[in-house]
Amino acid sequence: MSDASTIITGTSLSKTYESGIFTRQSTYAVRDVDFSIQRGETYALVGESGSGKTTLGKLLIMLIHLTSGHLYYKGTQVDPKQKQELGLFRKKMQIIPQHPEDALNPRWKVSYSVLEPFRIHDDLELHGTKKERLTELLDMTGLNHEYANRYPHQLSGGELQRAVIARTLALKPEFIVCDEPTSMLDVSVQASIIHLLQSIQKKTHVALLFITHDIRIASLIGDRIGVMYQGQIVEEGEHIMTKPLHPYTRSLCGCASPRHQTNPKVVMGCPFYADCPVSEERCRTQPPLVSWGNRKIRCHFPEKLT
Ligand SMILES: Nc1ncnc2c1ncn2[C@@H]1O[C@H](COP(=O)(O)OP(=O)(O)OP(=O)(O)O)[C@@H](O)[C@H]1O
Repeated sequence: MSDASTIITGTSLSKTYESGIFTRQSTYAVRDVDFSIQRGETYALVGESGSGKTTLGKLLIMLIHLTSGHLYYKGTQVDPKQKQELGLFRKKMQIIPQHPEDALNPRWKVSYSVLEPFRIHDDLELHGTKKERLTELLDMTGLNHEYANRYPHQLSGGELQRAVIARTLALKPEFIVCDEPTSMLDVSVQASIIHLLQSIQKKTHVALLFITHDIRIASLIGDRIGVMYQGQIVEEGEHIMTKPLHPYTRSLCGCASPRHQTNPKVVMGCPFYADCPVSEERCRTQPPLVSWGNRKIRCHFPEKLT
């Protein structure tokens, strides 16, 4: 199922949300996604708002429950009913959220927040004192030591995101979901946070899932890029943005005319059936994600797209 360097593998991952008081409605946030990530790899996940990126990220670290599918950590299936195993799994998985200001308790000093994981997981063996670990984490994230005594409102957006990253690193994670960690920051600060994550990855070999709307950032930092649309990965591979094949990836890259909007709840077959230049009757059924050249693509007729 996976080689020794694979950290996380997900097969046929799906998440459905139920809503409505009088009539129940199901929204497929994530549909039948296969995913894997290696130690030290950056996987950039790109897609428009509502395509299911955050939901997939949360499923991969078991922050929310799967509706169906299976999740494996280093080749062993993660069973959410096994509380002890789940606890161990969660120590190794972290998330950096989009809004750093919501991630830290406004009443706590930065030092107290950064060291919070050691209070939650009090069984952890800490090498050195908490003060030493705090200093190490502040150094790793380029935060001035004096900021440890400040409250979140006394930090800038970029400094706040560094403090959040410091807390994320406290338990030495093996996989971090970075959920648009730069989208709320000034353009000038965005690059420094991306460089910080890259330098941390170089030192620690942590695997990163980098969620973004921005295809330029995805192309810049992703060892692999996955394009998500209506809960599914429609194209995946290295350097796919230089020669996008799937009609949706092509529209994201601006090399195809905009498509019609479709309702995710009523899509039965390929969501691009109406707009795709190569569609046929078979496209009214759900296409599989197939390996094609240097990538995977969700299409019945990938040969026609090249
Ligand atoms: N808790 C929830 N209850 C009901 N529906 C939800 C819930 N969370 C997400 N959804 C729905 O699931 C779909 C995917 O949402 P998700 O947040 O994963 O998308 P996204 O690609 O991360 O969007 P964005 O880029 O705007 O953050 C959307 O249609 C959303 O409305």
